[in-house]
Amino acid sequence: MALISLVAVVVVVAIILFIRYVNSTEKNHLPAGVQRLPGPKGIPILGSVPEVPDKNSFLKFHEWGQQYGPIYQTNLAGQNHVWITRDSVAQELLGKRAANNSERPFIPSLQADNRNSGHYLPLMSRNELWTRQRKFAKQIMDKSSVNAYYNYPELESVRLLFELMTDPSRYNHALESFVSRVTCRLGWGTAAPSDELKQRARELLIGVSPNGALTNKLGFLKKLPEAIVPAKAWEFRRYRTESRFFTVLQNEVREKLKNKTAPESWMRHFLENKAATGFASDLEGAYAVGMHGIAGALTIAAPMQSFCLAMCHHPQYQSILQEELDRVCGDRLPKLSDMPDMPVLRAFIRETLRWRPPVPTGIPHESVKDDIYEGYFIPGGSVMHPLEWSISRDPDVFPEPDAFNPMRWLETKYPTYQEPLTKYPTITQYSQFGYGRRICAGMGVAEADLFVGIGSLAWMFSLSASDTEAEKATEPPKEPVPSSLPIHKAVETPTSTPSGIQTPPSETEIEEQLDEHFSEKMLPSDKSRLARQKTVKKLKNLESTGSGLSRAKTVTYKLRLPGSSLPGQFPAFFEQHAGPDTPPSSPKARTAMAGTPDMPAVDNMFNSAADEKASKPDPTLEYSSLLIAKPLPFKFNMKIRDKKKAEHVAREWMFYKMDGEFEDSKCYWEGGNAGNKMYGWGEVHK
Ligand code: HEM
Repeated sequence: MALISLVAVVVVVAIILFIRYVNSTEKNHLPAGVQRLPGPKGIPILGSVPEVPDKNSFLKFHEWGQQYGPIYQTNLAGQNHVWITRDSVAQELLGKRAANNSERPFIPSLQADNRNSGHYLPLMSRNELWTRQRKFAKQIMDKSSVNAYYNYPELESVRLLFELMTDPSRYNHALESFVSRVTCRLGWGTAAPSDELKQRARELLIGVSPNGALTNKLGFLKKLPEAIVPAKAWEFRRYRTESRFFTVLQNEVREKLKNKTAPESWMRHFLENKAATGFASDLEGAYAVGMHGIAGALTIAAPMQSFCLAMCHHPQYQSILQEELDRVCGDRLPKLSDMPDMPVLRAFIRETLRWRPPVPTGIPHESVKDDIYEGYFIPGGSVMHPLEWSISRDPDVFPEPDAFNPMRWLETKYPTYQEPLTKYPTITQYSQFGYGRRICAGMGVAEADLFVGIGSLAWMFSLSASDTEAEKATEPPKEPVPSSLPIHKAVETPTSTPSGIQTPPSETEIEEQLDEHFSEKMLPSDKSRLARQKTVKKLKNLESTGSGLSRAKTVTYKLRLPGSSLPGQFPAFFEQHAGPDTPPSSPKARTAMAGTPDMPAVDNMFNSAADEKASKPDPTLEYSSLLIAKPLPFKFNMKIRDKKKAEHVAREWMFYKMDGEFEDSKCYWEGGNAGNKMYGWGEVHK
């Protein structure tokens, strides 16, 4: 029986692919006087599918670009794909000829047709739904921008730094949470849905990526019953959970509005202006906001992670950035209003986006009618890809394109230099955010998050590649350690006191504790364990003895370290380790990665490890392989630059925490997240 079903499936697939192949060759009949776009020939029916790797497919498309030129085509299982590898060509076709090239291709895996379901603005056809949701997007973005994003990035940057100080091994979680929390606050006025939003975003990414859900590769599977196509059942549950999640969040804001406690948010804007949006239902509003939440949570963390990677592999620039941060910000964290004064930080951000584009294959458009470009024929219905990886590697615009070099935005000798430096470099209107009518609606949010997020990281820490010694130094202590640590702060007595009040230590004792934790020197590996034990002992003593500060004027807040972090790991402030090694692997990979005069410095750093790692691939290209490319977790050191900065962050964190600003992440499903349930299935990474 199973064999008969299998044979039937194979026959159906072959027929469908054959029909598509015949159609595609018919479509490619050329009008007189024009030629076919160059490109790989491929094989009958499947076209070039077998040649495209699952991992880092953008490298293959880039390679073809170098072979076939700035615009070429591929046949992928009967569908014509046009790849654009130069900005000028993308500007012409996706910008000037936007009327013909602003549709989106059909994504087979999704529960409802992405083009007209009204769920996902970035994936819709240019229909009435798109027009009204795009208008709504502009309203909420303009409003948040005018209000400096309600200072949410600055607020959450304190939590970001605090989490990095207390548990650096979870840097990926901290970076992603920073972005997701800001987005959640913007979306619904609360950071509580942050973990859940990240999970919903990951799932949607699987759903829409060509190499994610199987039904995207083999679209015909959608026509078969769920019982024999698990990917279809998966999508059904993904969609059901997502729509419930967005509706629950909408209802929460509605309730808060009734009680007059709703902070500013995109959802509040929707509920207060529902009639003016012209949306068909509350669900459309829930999705219009939810989609922006997902778009924010998905994308911005990737360049923050790439920034860390760049600092490990091109460390020579870090001091320039830190000089600017110290000069402009001093002992406080960077804020949005510093933007005009910080061209170097902006240059680092722009260079990070160029060096490692977050959406390397671009988000595809679809053409409507046949077109001719420079004598080449582009059949209507082609999927048009602005290949960001290649566009940002055009050697005429970016000399030595593979090198991470922020100076290309700051020195007049480079073609990319632009004045005034109070405005340029900027990431807005940059090719990484797409083209024409479909250009990214959230560039402002991305700019704000990256400015404050990356600025805060570099203000607080020096990042460097890990080495074997540093790795040894972070072995966790074997004995069990308590899961909470008292940190003390003298403040006015609040009307209601937080739980866990203890007798506070004196200011001198606080200084001593911080001295010990925030020492600028990295702890030598052989002493680190001893130091941790001493620290824990000392903190325990402080907890039990108290201090001479007046109780009437002070309250001690018991600080719970986030996640699994432990006081015994406090010295791990100075370095962090997770996942595969950072150092470039083979000499070839290192040369390819660098191609720059700065390389010798990096090369020397890694020489000792070169031989044993010769067989590993280039670690700066260790990416997750879905539509949005983000570096896989890697090991590197984070060293606190100055204890005053750390003290400042710890105090700020305390104030905000006491004010109830830093809500914990919330689970929205009865009985937790994991499991095969109707809603809230799938594990949420906290
Ligand atoms: C580094 C961060 C980001 C990058 C690299 C990025 C990139 C992109 C790209 C390449 C597109 C497609 C443009 C095109 O089709 O030509 C896009 C569309 C879009 N982005 Fe972003 N994005 C980022 C952040 C955000 C954020 C934070 C939001 C919302 C808060 C957002 C909302 C959108 C929306 C709604 C669209 C669809 C526009 C349309 O199809 O009409 N993006 N983005």
